[in-house]
Amino acid sequence: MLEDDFGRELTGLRVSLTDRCNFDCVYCHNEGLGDTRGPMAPSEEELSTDEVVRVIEVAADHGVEAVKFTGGEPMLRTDLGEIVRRTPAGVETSMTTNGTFLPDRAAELADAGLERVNVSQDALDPEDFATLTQSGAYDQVLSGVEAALDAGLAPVKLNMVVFEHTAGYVPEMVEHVADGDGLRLQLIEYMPELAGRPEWAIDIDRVHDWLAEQATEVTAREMHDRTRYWIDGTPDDGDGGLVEVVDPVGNTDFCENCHRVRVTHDGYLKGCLNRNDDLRSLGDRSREAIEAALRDTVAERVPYYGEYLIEDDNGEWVRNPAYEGSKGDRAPYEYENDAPGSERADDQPATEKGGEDASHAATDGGESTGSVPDN
Ligand SMILES: Nc1nc2c(ncn2[C@@H]2O[C@H](COP(=O)(O)OP(=O)(O)OP(=O)(O)O)[C@@H](O)[C@H]2O)c(=O)[nH]1
Ligand SMILES: C[S@@+](CC[C@H](N)C(=O)[O-])C[C@H]1O[C@@H](n2cnc3c(N)ncnc32)[C@H](O)[C@@H]1O
Ligand code: SF4
Ligand code: SF4
Repeated sequence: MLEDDFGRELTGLRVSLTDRCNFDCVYCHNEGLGDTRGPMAPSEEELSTDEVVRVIEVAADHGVEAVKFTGGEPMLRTDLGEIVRRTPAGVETSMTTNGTFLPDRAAELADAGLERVNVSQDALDPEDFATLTQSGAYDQVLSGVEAALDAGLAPVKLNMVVFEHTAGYVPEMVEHVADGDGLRLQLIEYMPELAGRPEWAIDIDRVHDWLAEQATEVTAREMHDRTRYWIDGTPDDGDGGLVEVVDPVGNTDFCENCHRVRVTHDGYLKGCLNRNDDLRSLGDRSREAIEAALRDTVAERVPYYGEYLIEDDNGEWVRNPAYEGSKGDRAPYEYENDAPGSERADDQPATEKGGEDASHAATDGGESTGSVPDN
């Protein structure tokens, strides 16, 4: 198993299969890969089916246990089923999707071996949904969630980005998953680091506080030390709803427990979502080149908050001078519609939250419960 200098073993691979997308969400960080493109034909640069499978195989040989397919919209790849089918046995496969193509393809993907899905759903109102995603596909997404549940892609996690525009929907979304019928909710703190618009961020601690009041039990997930709130049930009885808060902004615990490397659609490894100065080429995409790039990426990856960024005397996050000369194998991905003057990891890395570390709500001791797997 590969391990970085901070004792973080590599267990997960996140594969961005494409930078194309049929939505245009107002907040999209596109997993750190610049603006998404429309749902047009694939570009020449996208990794081929064989290349994606080869990267996963090499990662699996080095102890990677789980692969997440993401993007852009991963379901725009027509070879997704084949990629899943060819993923080595023993590697957990999951996907994060906007859900629009699930009605037609959930069963096919489940048959291919996909284990579970996360579906982005930020609002329970078609008009607000349309404003946020710049699409009119609300009903299709709801059908997609149903199709995923019917196909046994469980648990189906609903991903909701919590920011100024959506915070009011949190109670409704929690209620929506509270009956525990196969649905879970991930409340994702809005990340302004790459997407810009720090003024959209809300205080995630208030969400933690509110959830702590609703919860029958609070636990922590090993991955990222994420806090989980069990609503109307417990991890042991399996009933009720599970709400997880994904709160990476300014959170050093999150980064200390980060065990994943990213693969970009155009053939680079990326050690951290927020960094664009560590992109490492997969070279000729042979096994040897992939293995060398993987080793180098892990050797050089560092926690973003607490190491790449450090707090200055005013509690602001600033780039650690040790990384000032960092340069990847390709130019940083760009966000064209970035608000002028907004802050970027590859330029001016401070976030609006400054030194305000996201202190977690009380947990029951910080260990994952043995009764549920870490997913
Ligand atoms: N900064 C940061 N944000 C992350 C990281 N992992 C997930 N996120 C945020 O959470 C969003 C949703 O992640 P998902 O693709 O649903 O996957 P996940 O929640 O990490 O994984 P599972 O719960 O195991 O399915 C990402 O797009 C990011 O905004 C991470 O390692 N670092
Ligand atoms: C980039 S999308 C790619 C997969 C797929 N297109 C989807 O939307 O699920 C992955 C996840 O990132 C989340 N996301 C995008 N931009 C974000 C931001 N600025 N802050 C927090 N989460 C964000 C989305 O809500 C989605 O759940
Ligand atoms: S659906 Fe996903 S990739 Fe597409 S714009 Fe929205 S968040 Fe970004
Ligand atoms: S180091 Fe931190 S910011 Fe970077 S990917 Fe890991 S958890 Fe996210």
